[in-house]
Amino acid sequence: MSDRRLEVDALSKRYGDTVALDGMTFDVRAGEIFGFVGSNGAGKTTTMRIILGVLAADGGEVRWTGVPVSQETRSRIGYMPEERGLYPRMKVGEQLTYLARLHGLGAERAAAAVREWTERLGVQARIGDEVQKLSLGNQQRVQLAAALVHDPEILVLDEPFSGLDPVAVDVMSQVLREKAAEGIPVIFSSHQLDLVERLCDRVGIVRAGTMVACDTVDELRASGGEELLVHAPDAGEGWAVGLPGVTVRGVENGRTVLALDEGADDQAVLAAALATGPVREFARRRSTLTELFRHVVSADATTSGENEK
Ligand SMILES: Nc1ncnc2c1ncn2[C@@H]1O[C@H](COP(=O)(O)OP(=O)(O)OP(=O)(O)O)[C@@H](O)[C@H]1O
Repeated sequence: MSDRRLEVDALSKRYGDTVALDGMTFDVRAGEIFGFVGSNGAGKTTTMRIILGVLAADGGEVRWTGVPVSQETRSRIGYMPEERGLYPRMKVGEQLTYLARLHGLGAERAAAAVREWTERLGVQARIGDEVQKLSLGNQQRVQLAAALVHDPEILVLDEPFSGLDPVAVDVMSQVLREKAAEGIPVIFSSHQLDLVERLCDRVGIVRAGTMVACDTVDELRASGGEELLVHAPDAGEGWAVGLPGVTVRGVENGRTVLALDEGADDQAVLAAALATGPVREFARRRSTLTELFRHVVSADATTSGENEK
C-alpha cells in the first residue's frame, strides 16, 4: 500500500475567543507542490505548526500514508518555521551539521549534506560565519538548507520566499521542483500569488481557518470566469458601468478589466467601447489567481470572525 499523501483532516484550534482553525481539511500528494494561501491571520501558520507537532490541535487529525503522524514521522519532515529558528551566534556550517546529526545522519553523510546544500543555495562561502552576520536573505537560504540537510520525506515551508532576491527565488523554486520530482510532498505558504501560480500543482485558499477553494491553478482560474481587457484611451471613468452581465473589476495599465457573466454579450461591450472613441485593445482572458483570491477571500470576510494580526 502506498497512499503517499499528507492529509490534514478537520483541524480545529482556538486561542481563547479566537477561532484560528475551523475544520481545516486538505491533502498534499507525494510529488506535488501545494501552495497554501490566505490573508493575514487566516490560519496557515497554525496549520503548519500542528502538522509539525509544535502545536496541538483541539480536534482533527494529520495523517501521512494513512496513519496519524507520530513524533517519528515528524522527525522526517523538513520544516521552515515562519519565525525562523536558527541560533544567531552559531556558525552556519556547525549549525547545519548539528541539525543533520540531530536527525540521525552519521558524521560523513552530515558533512556531505551540508556541503551539498550550502553550495546549492549559494552560501558555501559563509559556512564559517555566525548566522547573525549574514543578510536576512542569506539567513533564509541557510534556513532552507536546515530544512533539507536531513533528507526529509515531506517539506513544510512557512513563507520561504519572503524577502528573497529574484535569484534566490529562482534557486528556491528549482529546489522545490526537484524535491517534488523525487516524490516528496511540498507545502508552502506565500503571499506572492504570481509565484504560487507559476510553481504550484495545486493551491488551497484559506479564509478564517477554513479551506474555501482547493484545486489546480487552471481549475481555480477557470472557476473565476472570463474577463475582458479593454483599452479605450478616450473613454471616461465608468463607461462600462451598467452594461448587462458585466462587472467592472478595475483598471490595469490603462486597460479596463471587466468580468463577464456567462452568456454576456462581449460585442455589446465592444460597441460601448467604440462609442467612446478608438479601441486599441480588446482581449478575453481568464482571471488571474490574484483576482480570484481577492474575490474568494473578500466574499464574506466581515462575517467570518477573522481576527487579523
Ligand atoms: N499564539 C497565539 N495566541 C493568540 N492568537 C493567535 C496566536 N497565534 C495565532 N493566533 C491567531 O490565530 C489566527 C490564525 O493565525 P495564523 O498565524 O495561523 O495565520 P496566518 O494565515 O499564518 O497569517 P499570516 O499570513 O499573517 O502569517 C489569527 O487570528 C491569529 O491572530
